[in-house]
Amino acid sequence: MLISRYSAPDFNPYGDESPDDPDVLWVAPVATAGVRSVVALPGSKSLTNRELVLSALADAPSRLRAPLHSRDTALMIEALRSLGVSIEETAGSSGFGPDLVITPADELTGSTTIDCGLAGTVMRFLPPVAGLALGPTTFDGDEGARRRPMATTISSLRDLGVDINDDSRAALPFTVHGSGSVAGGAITIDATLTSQFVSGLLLAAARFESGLDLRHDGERLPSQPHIEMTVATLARRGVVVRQPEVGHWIVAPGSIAGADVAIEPDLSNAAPFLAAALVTGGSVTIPGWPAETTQVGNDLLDLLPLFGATVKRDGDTVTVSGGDGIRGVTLDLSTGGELVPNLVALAALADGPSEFTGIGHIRHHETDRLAALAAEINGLGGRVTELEDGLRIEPAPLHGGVWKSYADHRMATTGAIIGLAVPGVEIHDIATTAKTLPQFPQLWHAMLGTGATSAASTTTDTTIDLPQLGTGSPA
Ligand SMILES: O=C(O)C1=C[C@@H](OP(=O)(O)O)[C@@H](O)[C@H](O)C1
Ligand SMILES: C=C(OP(=O)(O)O)C(=O)O
Repeated sequence: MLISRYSAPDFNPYGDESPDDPDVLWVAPVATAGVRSVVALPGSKSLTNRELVLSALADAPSRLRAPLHSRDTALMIEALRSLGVSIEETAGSSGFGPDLVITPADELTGSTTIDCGLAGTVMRFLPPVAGLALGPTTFDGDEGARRRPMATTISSLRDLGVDINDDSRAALPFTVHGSGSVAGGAITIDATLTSQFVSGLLLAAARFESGLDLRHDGERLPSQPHIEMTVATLARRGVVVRQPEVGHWIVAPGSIAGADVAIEPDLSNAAPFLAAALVTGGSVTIPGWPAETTQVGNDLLDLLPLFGATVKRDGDTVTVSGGDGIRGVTLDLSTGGELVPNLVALAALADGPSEFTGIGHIRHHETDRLAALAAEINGLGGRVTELEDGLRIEPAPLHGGVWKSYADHRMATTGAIIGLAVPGVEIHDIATTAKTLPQFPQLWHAMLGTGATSAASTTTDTTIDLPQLGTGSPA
């Protein structure tokens, strides 16, 4: 088992204590008044990792401006370097780390092992790239990664002519025996479990000898905005993806252009901060919100008003304000599975029942998110019922307690949202937020005007001055 832990430079949310110590808990700060804050966010994980892959497969160098630097992107960079791609850091202006200059390899070389960590984008986007490399590439990752669905990635690449040895596991670890080229052609897959099966193939498809004619035949196609993001990033580099009908994509063989790309802020990572505006009856402003985007986080601007928020756009800033309490909401969230955990926090603090459906696939994210959300909220006194493809959340008074993160960055931030209104929520492994937002604890404290080391004192003897949330008082 490979272990790699990304640590954010110069910041330890635990003060002097080690974030690797499983017994160390992060005391979620309680909001004592409505937040009023401007929160600038680092780049999008999904855009950064797509642009890294496309830059590696391009026919000329690329520059990524304001990319995300987090565990998932560090793993992607490391993996591409080990396949022979040159990735150099150069001065950046985003305030969140260097820009990147990527020079593709003349020939991708295998004979390496790739650590996927727990990153879906690494484990589903890179096996097709390894098929184009010369030599064997072994893929492995965290313990949790070995449970994530990989069967379709493996079988689809076999159907496209790639030799893969998975010892019949249909999961990590496995070895792609790259021959330097992939035949490509027409295949049908079932992408019900994750849209990343589709995105991974599309990103490399132009480099296949016959291109790709890909059909999805399955019960559902989740996270379609992420597939649209894949198509849009390809288009920027001159690769046309024809879509004759829903669930059918055709890519002709050809080259992928180098590009100079500015990465948008991660709008899904805006969710906990915007949720804080609702929970505390305050307002949070995010600068740099793109006018047009394929990021599903943009849907927050339509979703949060359903919970009672007011949303204002002014140029490239978005301000979300909370009002008197939070409303329960019934939603099909199949397009935005990665938003679910943070929205469930709002539902748990709402004054009426909520039901979220269309999200059976999030049982296969970093953890079984439906089970984890139900277990942790119910552990604080909540009333959450698991449905086959979703969750029902009924109002209940919550109390403090330990909140497990399950190595899932969005579980950790969900606990922090609840902790704003519920004293005594102690989050296990807050450092897991480094998967996509290493600065989370720092930004959270800055938003609240609290210090990292004073977190504990904010949870005791504090007067809670919040709108009526239906959370009741601590037990
Ligand atoms: O392609 C991507 O960048 C992603 C696709 C989605 O995966 P699923 O289709 O598995 O939901 C999303 O939830 C994940 O956070 C990122
Ligand atoms: C599901 C997620 O990640 P991954 O890219 O690892 O699938 C997520 O970030 O919510």
